[in-house]
Amino acid sequence: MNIKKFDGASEDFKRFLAASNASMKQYEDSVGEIGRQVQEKGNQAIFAFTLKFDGAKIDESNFLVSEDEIEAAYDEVDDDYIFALDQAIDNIATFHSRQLKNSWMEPDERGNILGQLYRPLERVGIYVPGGTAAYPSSVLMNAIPAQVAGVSEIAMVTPPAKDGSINPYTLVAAAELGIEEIYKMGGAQAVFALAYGTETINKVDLISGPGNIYVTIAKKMVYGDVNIDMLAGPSEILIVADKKANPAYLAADMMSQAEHDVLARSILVTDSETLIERVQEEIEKQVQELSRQDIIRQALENYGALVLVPQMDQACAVANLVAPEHLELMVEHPFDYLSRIRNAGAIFLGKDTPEPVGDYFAGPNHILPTGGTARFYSPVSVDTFMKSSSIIYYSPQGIKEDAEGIMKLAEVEGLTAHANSIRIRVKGKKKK
Ligand SMILES: NC(=O)c1ccc[n+]([C@@H]2O[C@H](COP(=O)([O-])OP(=O)(O)OC[C@H]3O[C@@H](n4cnc5c(N)ncnc54)[C@H](O)[C@@H]3O)[C@@H](O)[C@H]2O)c1
Ligand SMILES: N[C@H](CO)Cc1c[nH]c[nH+]1
Ligand SMILES: [Zn+2]
Repeated sequence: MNIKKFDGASEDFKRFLAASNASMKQYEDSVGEIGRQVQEKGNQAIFAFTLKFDGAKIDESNFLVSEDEIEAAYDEVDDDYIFALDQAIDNIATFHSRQLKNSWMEPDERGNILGQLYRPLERVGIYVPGGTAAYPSSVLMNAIPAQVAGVSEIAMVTPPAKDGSINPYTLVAAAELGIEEIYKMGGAQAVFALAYGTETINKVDLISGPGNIYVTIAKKMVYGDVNIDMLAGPSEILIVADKKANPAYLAADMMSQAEHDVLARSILVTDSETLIERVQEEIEKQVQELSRQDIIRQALENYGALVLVPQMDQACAVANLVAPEHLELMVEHPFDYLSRIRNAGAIFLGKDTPEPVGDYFAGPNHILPTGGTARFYSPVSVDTFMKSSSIIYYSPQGIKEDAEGIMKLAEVEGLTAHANSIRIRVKGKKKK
């Protein structure tokens, strides 16, 4: 397998990064056209795209998942799955419960009261991917923070299989969390349907959830008409490894993310040339046993990189430049590196913390920013599903004391009506 090699400080490496981010733009025209069709033709456009891209015949009669389908899904899954799922739900709920913000109000000595009122969003849409793999874990990562926030309506969307069914593990995950409104649609068309509504679907206030490049571009396009969590596109991993790291582990972890998508990005950064060689050998050995080896090979050849730096210090600079979705610190003293990391969606520390522990079980959210957007975006959290209003109460004493300052600022802006709204309240009243 031909994985590109770079010197971490080279212009070549920067060009490679820029090109792989830019290559995602080529999908914008086709996604824009899907958006226009869904807004114009509603359900009919969704059904047509579902037939075209998923090969499934969906119409009004089978669009919404029925109770019978949920019951049938329970018959198909094994008890061990439900046991593992419930453990994951517990861990994820515990972690996210710590994020809940409380409304607050505080009076000052003049009797003014300031505060913030936190409220859950009313209706949200959650995207659960399902194109080339099933993602019951993404049901949990979307729905649990929404439920902790107190969202009252959750509409879930996920692509159907060719026979019009939804993966039973995904359905059981949704049922375990009490999600009842599930539409059989995926891709960009599902995002536009949630954003603008159709004959059947009420539009939502926010769309959260990961997806492939079509889903991610569609989320970017609807942003502003509806809120989105952030851009959680094709998966990425960057591993910072020192010469003591185990090459078999590194190869396995790189491929764990490469298997998500032909557009997935796996990068190794190290100061050891020998380690790079051994990781390459391990990849060649392990890939042959993996069921999604075709996807892995394409992803590693087009978007994978093996990056050599002169010293481990520079490895952190490379990580900050890439701003990966997942960063693994496979080094002897991982906590020593933490203060030098500025840009990463989730950071996995030490040899016994491979990325998949975060995908399924540890508790933190696996819906994370990609494409370098970890420079300014954060993981999905309870905050994603909440908004706040500022609370301002002025007492008679407060308005009297602050009137002059407020009027001065209004006057320098030339906004005399603003100044007047203050003056009219304090006219003739003397400061105490
Ligand atoms: N960043 C994160 O937090 C995160 C988490 C989990 C998964 N992911 C990513 O989610 C993605 C899952 O991808 P997937 O494809 O398996 O499922 P998906 O549900 O994201 O996409 C499937 C849909 O893509 C649409 N599609 C496919 N080909 C198309 C085409 N040529 N034109 C227009 N639309 C088309 C179809 O409508 C299909 O239903 C992967 O990229 C994975 O890396 C990211
Ligand atoms: N690694 C993905 C985020 O990029 C999340 C996931 C779900 N299932 C397996 N992995
Ligand atoms: Zn994963």
